[in-house]
Amino acid sequence: MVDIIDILMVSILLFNLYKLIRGSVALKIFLGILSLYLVYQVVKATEMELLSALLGQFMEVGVMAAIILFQPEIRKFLMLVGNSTDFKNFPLLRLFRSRKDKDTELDISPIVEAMKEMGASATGALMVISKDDALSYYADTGDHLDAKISKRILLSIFFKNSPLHDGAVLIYKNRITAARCILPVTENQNIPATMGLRHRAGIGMTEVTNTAVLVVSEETGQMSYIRGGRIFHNLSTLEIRQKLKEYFADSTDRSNKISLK
Ligand SMILES: Nc1ncnc2c1ncn2[C@@H]1O[C@H](COP(=O)(O)OP(=O)(O)OP(=O)(O)O)[C@@H](O)[C@H]1O
Repeated sequence: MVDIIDILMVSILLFNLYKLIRGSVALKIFLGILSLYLVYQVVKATEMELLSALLGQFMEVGVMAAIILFQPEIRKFLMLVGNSTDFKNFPLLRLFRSRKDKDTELDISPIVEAMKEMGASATGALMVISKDDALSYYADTGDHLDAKISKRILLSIFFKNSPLHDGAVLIYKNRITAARCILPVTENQNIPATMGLRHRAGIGMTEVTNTAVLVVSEETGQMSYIRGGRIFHNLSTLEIRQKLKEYFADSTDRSNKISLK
């Protein structure tokens, strides 16, 4: 029984690891190391001493080398684990949470209306919506704000000459918590070359956090929705609205405390 659980857990771990490095340079490095390891095993079995000793030296420092080579992926993986271990939602701690906390609402309309207007004027925008984490690590990379969401505030932030227009806005519990934030850029190589840094940063953010990202393209005015590393391109306001509702209704929702207006 324990063996079955063991095998199951290793399979889940390997699958998640594959999902994390799929499409990135890390996969190629991993395949390279795997090939070397297979060659080493063959060389050892056929008792080719010189080559075996040479590859053996390499294998000995393998773990250290892997940690250095996969540093970004290991960091991503640990962040993913950290994000899914949400201590705030432990049953005992929930008792101490204030009522106000539970009644938070996300007002979608001003966000969608602002996107529509920015799309029409080809104003670039990048917004991260979080339902269960304040994302303070990312908020610290920009300027902290604490403003109730409004269409005018969003338009002012992303207005081309605004000092806050660069980077991403973070939205949590119906508040714009920060602007000008720097997001992690995806390393997925399968993303079309037409998508620049704004879209890549949005994709990267949803790979490592349980967030939904909205993008308005400065070039085309098109609106996109990103979730779990997948981008849904050129959506209508209705579709964006629907996607946001799905995000909050997601069964993996660990908070279930945010309702929609
Ligand atoms: N790591 C990052 N985190 C947050 N924002 C970023 C990051 N990198 C770039 N940006 C934002 O993206 C802008 C550059 O967008 P770029 O033109 O490269 O992207 P794009 O995906 O082609 O979008 P667009 O269609 O709007 O041109 C920057 O001015 C900055 O505001």
